[in-house]
Amino acid sequence: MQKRLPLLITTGEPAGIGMDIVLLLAAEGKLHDFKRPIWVTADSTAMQKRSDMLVTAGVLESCPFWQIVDLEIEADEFLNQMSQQIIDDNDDNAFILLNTSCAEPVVCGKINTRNSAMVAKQLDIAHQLATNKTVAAIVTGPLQKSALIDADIKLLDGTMFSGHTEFFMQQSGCEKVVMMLANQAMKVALVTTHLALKDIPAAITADNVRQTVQIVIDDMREKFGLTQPRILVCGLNPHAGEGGHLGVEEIEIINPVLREFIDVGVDISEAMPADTLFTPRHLANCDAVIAMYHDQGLPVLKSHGFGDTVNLTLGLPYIRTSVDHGTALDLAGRGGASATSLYQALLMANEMADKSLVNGPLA
Ligand SMILES: NC(=O)c1ccc[n+]([C@@H]2O[C@H](COP(=O)([O-])OP(=O)(O)OC[C@H]3O[C@@H](n4cnc5c(N)ncnc54)[C@H](O)[C@@H]3O)[C@@H](O)[C@H]2O)c1
Ligand SMILES: N[C@H](C(=O)O)[C@H](O)COP(=O)(O)O
Repeated sequence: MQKRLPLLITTGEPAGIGMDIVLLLAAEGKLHDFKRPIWVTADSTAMQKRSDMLVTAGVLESCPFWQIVDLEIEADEFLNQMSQQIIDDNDDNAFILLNTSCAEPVVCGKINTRNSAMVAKQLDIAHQLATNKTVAAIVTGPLQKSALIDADIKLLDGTMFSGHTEFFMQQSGCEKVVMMLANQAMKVALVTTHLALKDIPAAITADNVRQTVQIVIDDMREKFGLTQPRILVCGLNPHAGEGGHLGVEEIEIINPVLREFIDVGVDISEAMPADTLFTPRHLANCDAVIAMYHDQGLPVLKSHGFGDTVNLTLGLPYIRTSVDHGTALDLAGRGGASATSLYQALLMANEMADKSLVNGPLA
């Protein structure tokens, strides 16, 4: 018997499918495939209502079971109790719901910005529990970025809320983290994340490219056990700049940085044309692709496995994985939402947490 820290799932936007996919896995008994306690942040009333709706819709045969903990009232007692508890592999099949109350009743598919503070609170709780090692990893469900922005919820530095990646980066005091999405076909990391297309060229700086490459190398070693990862890098411009005729970022910024790594023996390419980089011949011989921006890399990756892909944040001081999809407001409470990406995200978080067992008994 061993102490195994919980995996924490944040359900995110309550009007979306975050709660549905947790309930689907719970009903199938899959939340306990990981032999760890599963903690879930959600509004308990909304969770009960969603479960009832899915039963009525014939999606679930019966309501799964969960135990509610109200963190505002019971936090100290609960956390103290949990830290003492030895979790048996045969622990019962329920999950623990950390109640994060919504300001107003949740309506499936209808964003209510008065409930956005509750979404942000889930992330705060997750960050705190991961930082003080009360949970082994954070697995995030989808949130609606526009809802938090419309509710005037900002990142720590006062800028617009742009995603989990940026939120956890700033809360952890990291200067830079890297968004990577991974499935059976490929792993794609991004130099820039949630930026308007017009702002991307200015963000392709030598420092940004260098930090991205270094974080990818470090985390491919630490998190995926690849001691000499093979990395291919996309250029920014069509045909990687066509020798400078279609843009000079490759010549002036990207390639000089990549050559620094090549010169010290890292298995990394210079900037390659993105259109032909993502072909089977190249992908067969690489462990990760670095793309310059969101829609350069992610559409290719998602076309090879939307629903089975995991989004993870490299460079954080704790493990954070996520689903590959958004809030799917059209499916909330009705059925049709797939929980496969959440399952894959839990699996990856669990494997990473298991690997960190070598660093100490509490993982
Ligand atoms: N991890 C996250 O928090 C995350 C990830 C991506 C997008 N988003 C946010 O989600 C919101 C909506 O984004 P969008 O409409 O571009 O993408 P979306 O993923 O919500 O929906 C795109 C399409 O895929 C379908 N779909 C999504 N998830 C599904 C699932 N699990 N099973 C079956 N079908 C599914 C939807 O019904 C829709 O037709 C945006 O605010 C976006 O920023 C959040
Ligand atoms: N780019 C992400 C994706 O396509 O899955 C998504 O926007 C979520 O990003 P965060 O994990 O930063 O919220």
